[in-house]
Amino acid sequence: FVVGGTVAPVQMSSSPLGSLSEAASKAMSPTCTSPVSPGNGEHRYLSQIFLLVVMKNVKDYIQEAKAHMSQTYQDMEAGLSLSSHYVDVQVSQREVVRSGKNTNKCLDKELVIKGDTDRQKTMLIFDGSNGEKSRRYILLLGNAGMGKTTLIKKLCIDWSRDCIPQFDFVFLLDGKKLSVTEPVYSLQTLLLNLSSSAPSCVDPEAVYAQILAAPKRVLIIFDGFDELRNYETLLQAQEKDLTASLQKDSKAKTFTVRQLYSAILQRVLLPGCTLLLSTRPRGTASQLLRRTDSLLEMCGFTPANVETYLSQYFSDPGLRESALESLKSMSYLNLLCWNPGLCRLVCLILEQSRSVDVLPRTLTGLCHQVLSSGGEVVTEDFDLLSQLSSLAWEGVKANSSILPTGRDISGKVKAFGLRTGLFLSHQLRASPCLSNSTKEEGENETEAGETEQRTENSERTTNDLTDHQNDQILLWANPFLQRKGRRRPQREELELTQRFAVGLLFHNRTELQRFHTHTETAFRDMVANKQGLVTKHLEGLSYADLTPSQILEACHYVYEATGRTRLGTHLAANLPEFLTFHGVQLSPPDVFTVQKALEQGGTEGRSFCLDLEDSGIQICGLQALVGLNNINTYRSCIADAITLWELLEQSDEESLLQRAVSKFTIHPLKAKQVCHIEHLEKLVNIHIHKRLSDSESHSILSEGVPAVKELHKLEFELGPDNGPLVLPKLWDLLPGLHNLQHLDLENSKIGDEGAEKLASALVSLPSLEILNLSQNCIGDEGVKTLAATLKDLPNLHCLSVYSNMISDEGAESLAAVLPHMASLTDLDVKFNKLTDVGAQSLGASLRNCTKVKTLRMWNQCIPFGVLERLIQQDSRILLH
Ligand SMILES: Nc1ncnc2c1ncn2[C@@H]1O[C@H](COP(=O)(O)OP(=O)(O)OP(=O)(O)O)[C@@H](O)[C@H]1O
Repeated sequence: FVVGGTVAPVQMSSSPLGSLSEAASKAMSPTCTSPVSPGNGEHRYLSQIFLLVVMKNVKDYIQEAKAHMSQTYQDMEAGLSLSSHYVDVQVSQREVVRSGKNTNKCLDKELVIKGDTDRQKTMLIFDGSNGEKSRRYILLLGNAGMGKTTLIKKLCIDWSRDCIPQFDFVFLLDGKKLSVTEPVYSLQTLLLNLSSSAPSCVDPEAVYAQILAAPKRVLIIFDGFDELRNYETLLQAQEKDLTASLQKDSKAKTFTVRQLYSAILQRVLLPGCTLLLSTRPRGTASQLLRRTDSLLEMCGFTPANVETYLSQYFSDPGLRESALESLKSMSYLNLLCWNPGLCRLVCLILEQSRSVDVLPRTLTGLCHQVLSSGGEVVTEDFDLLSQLSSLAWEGVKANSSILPTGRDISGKVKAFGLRTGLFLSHQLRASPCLSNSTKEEGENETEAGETEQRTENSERTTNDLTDHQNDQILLWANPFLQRKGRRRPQREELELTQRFAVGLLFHNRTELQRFHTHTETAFRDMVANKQGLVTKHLEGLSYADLTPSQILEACHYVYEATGRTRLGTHLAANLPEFLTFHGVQLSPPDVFTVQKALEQGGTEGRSFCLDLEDSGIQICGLQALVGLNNINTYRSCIADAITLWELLEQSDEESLLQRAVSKFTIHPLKAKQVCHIEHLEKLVNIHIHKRLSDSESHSILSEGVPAVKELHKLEFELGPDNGPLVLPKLWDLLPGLHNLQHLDLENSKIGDEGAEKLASALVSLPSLEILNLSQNCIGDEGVKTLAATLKDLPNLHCLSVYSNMISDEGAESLAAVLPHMASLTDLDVKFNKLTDVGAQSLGASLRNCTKVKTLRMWNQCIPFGVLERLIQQDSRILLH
């Protein structure tokens, strides 16, 4: 570093380090200080050199870490490299329902399902800002195979190529390390020795000091968070003493991996770092939600993504063409490709199938073909598969994910399991610092320092295997077969298993028989018997009592049992006429199976009313269902309906547009999110202007939008925090809802200003019958303006201004207007601020209102004696 007495600059890395001088000074703590104690000038000079050495060590480490990462994560999986096969996928922002107390333990119940139109707004994983509000706790959601791990690998590769410059360090922490229970770790050793992405480090002190000095420039990733054993306990607060000692000295090697993980997740350690957790959405993780400030979800492949994937997968142009052709002719397979993991399987099949006729039509068929074509289809493989199935079933029954070590499992079975990726192998590699590590009681799974090998498609032979047998543990690779302590298998897994079970039972029997050792007759009888049981079960279901997700499952079962017309006919005949999928996320393949069931219903003369709100259905799926002849009405996210109309208009599909507009319904409407009002505003504008945005007025819309005309009830349920954000929009759109009969604005913080705006909108709502303005901070001014318009509402029979701030002045104005409200039957002014004066005015006015049936008034300011007298005079006055 010293050239001719001057300090030569150290080559800067492409990404600027954070506060390096601070890091260096920490690294120069007494333990690290040079033993020489030279004079002042010399000391400064040496310090500078030392600083540069430290800087260089840190930078070298970062470069090594990047090189290591780009090496480790270059493949998505064996044979498919990120650089050549990765498809840029979208993630969408999700939101959490935060209405009142959230007691839901279940993640998916707290998550809002966005419409397709809103999902299309592009999201960046890291927002790039370093401000306080930047996203620091990110949860990445996605079901199995949706590409979470792949995206994380891509992020790592991007980082290694300096494309994510906001982070100097990226660490991947792995659930398997939790099995090390010895308290021998510090945050430093955890990050620098145990993280799966860490290379060996020459100067750990300096690197760690740098991490501590600029935690904002550190990204920590937990992939497959829900796979962590007992992950819920990781989120529970730790004991105070422990927290204090972790904060006091994070370098002390006295902590367990669990304690450190927990401290990182709870922001006790490295509170400024960015955390990225990937998980499947159906876990019980409300505690996670409370901490996260960004919820992202994998969107899966769009049709364009699928084409890109295929183009990359099939490098030969001829093969590519025919694969794309075949896929286009197989609707269900094509839709399954929405899931990248399944898209990969579909490509495997397309690669091997010579004709469209042999392509599978169901999920069971797809998986069956993938399994049986994991090489040449040889009878021996079926034998091995059959042995594996028995082992798996034993494991499920014994609640164990490890293959029994005592049992004599043949080398061939093991090799087959590894080759097909059904097994994971854990090699026990003794590592010096961990050689004494103990295992959790009853745990016999993994050990620190072990290397997990997913040897799918590997060249491993039976002989290799025997060589390693003694230091290997074999586990089931599939999460469903992995032991999860006392946790029950998640719904997604159960549903899939049941779907496969039905699919297999009705699968081509001769193909299945190859898995069995039974004689043909015995096998035929067994299958017939089980088919009978399933048929009986499905036919015995009372569809009216099923939840939307159960109905969807039934559609899948029937689709998997393809060709069984009896089941299909029964389902179509029994589906409820008002078919709701409200709150159930509908993937493209889900929509397809529902479409099939509805079409079948159509052939039997049945028609349906569909509720697709809060289902996240994609626009093309919406089009497919709305396009059916036997749909009477449909509900969906308003913005998605509009997007569909716009698409249909652009593609000149007049008759479909006509149907899509006329069958759309929004009554009754509960606005719970800001976007609901934004969407409604858009719809009302179309209604008023009789045209879709940016287009000429359209004959189909010459009478406006039927859904708006038929909206009779609107409940504004955004609460006092979000409500005021969109009240101005509401005031603007209300006059467009001419036929509104019931308007509920309870607890929306309307105030006097809002009441004035509402008053001018009310003039346009002559049909209004019920108006609920309870709990809205409306005072005398507000009620006075309202009163002036109330008499112009000829049909209003029920008015509630319960729990506002109306005092005597306001009560007087109400009293004055009361006799002019021709239809009013019920008025509620309870919990306001009127005194005996206001109460008496209202009571007096009531005598002139023969139609009124109840006047509810009570509050602490009205003397009870006065109220009692009023009640004696008029029994229509009630206290509650
Ligand atoms: N963006 C992508 N581009 C190309 N292929 C992808 C992409 N995402 C996923 N895949 C393919 O899908 C497979 C499954 O994806 P991945 O393992 O990332 O899913 P996951 O969401 O992590 O699933 P799990 O919850 O089961 O861990 C990958 O091995 C890869 O072949």
